[in-house]
Amino acid sequence: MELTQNEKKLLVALAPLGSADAAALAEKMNTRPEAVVQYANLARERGLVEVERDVTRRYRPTEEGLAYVGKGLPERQLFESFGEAIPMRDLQKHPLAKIGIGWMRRKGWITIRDGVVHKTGNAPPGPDEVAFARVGETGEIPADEEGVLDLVKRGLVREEDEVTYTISITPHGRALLAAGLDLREEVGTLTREQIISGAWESLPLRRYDVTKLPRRVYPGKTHPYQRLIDEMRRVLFDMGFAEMSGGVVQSSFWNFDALFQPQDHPAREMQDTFFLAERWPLPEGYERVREMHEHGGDTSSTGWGGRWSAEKAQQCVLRTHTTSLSIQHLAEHREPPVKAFCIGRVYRREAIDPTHLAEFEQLEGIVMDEGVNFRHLLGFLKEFYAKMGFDRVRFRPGYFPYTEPSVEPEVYVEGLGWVELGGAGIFREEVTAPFGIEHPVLAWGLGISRVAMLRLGLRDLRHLYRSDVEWIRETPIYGGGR
Ligand SMILES: N[C@@H](Cc1ccccc1)C(=O)O
Repeated sequence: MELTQNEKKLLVALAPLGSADAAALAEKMNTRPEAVVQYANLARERGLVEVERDVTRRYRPTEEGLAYVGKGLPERQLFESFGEAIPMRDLQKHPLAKIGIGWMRRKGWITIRDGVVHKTGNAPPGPDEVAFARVGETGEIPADEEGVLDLVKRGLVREEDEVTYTISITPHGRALLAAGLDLREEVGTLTREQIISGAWESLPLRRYDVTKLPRRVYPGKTHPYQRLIDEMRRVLFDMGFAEMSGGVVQSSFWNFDALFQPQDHPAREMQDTFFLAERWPLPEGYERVREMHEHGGDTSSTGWGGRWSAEKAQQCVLRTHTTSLSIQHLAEHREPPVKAFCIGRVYRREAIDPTHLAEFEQLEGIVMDEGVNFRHLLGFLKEFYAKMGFDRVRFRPGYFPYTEPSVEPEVYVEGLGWVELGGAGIFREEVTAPFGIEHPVLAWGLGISRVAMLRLGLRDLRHLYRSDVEWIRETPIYGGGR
């Protein structure tokens, strides 16, 4: 590759000197020493210069150390402040007593008897003092002074490494220079005029290394789970479904009673459902739901029997399934055909572990039309799963109070086997009749956080809800880990 303009300038500056340190060259080239080192390293790779790195270690006094320069270490000053002996009480009045007494004892300069401090001798200076004395001469201590590390430990001096680079031109560099260099400024951006006039043809253009990898940037992007949810919505829109919406707070009436879930059903217990203090009024015509529960209304069903409590039905809950939206949607849309879905969060009082959370998302769907049947239902589910990338689907018999027949779809996942992904069925007459719905309703509710887990290759469901930026950055936009 051709020399950069900066390398050329470096050679020109260096040639008359033969060898120079980066700081001197920087001054000559009117740039920073770090830049010179960078150019020199490029030129070195081409064999044009040699670069020698030298580290000089110096020891300079800290702020505390500076206070003792010329006066001696605290223990020395203290030692000089009295004669053969001094009462401890008096010595303690000295401003350096606190630091000095300890060091005098450690160095064996004194003994203390009956509250009196006695000198043990004339306290010859140790290597630390010898080293410290050098500061007074040159402002620093040479690295080979024996006592210097003791002073570092005491925080009186600190290490400073000075790195110098010596750059020398090689014969190859000189030869190249002698052959002549194009020193015109390189052009990085062409102007319109340069292009029109054709001047660009003779300009020295800056070369770019197109093989170099650029720095990675992480632009904002949609969370992998949200992306999957968006993909599912697109699939359902493509299949001709409309989207239904509704709040996460629902009355027990819509969450349970309208779905013919008996009032003493275990799922309606405190340990399974989050109950709220709020109450909602019952909708007009709710009596038909009551009659259905108590004796089967005017259908051939016998209902659940017993007394149905309106009070219980008014109690609000955090929706335990999105089927609560399906029945409301149907109550408002009795005319066929109806094809609707929603994707929303539901809440259950579960013990939390890697595959169970108290909140998760469901994908709910209904199809109501003249003559739709069980085979259509299985077909819809198979097609949806196929579009989500699951080719092997099977259906196991299931039970839900609101559907008959009921199934539990499962998909086959390599390495995991058959994984249950929700429930489905045809709404019972006990559900549809009170709302005057006259055609069969295919219904399903699928746990999609499970789908996401499989698609994104996660072992822990909780990962979907964590703000793990690293994971979000590394998860590819397409393919989602499959
Ligand atoms: N609501 C059921 C799923 C389901 C929906 C619709 C029909 C049948 C089953 C669940 O939460 O597990």
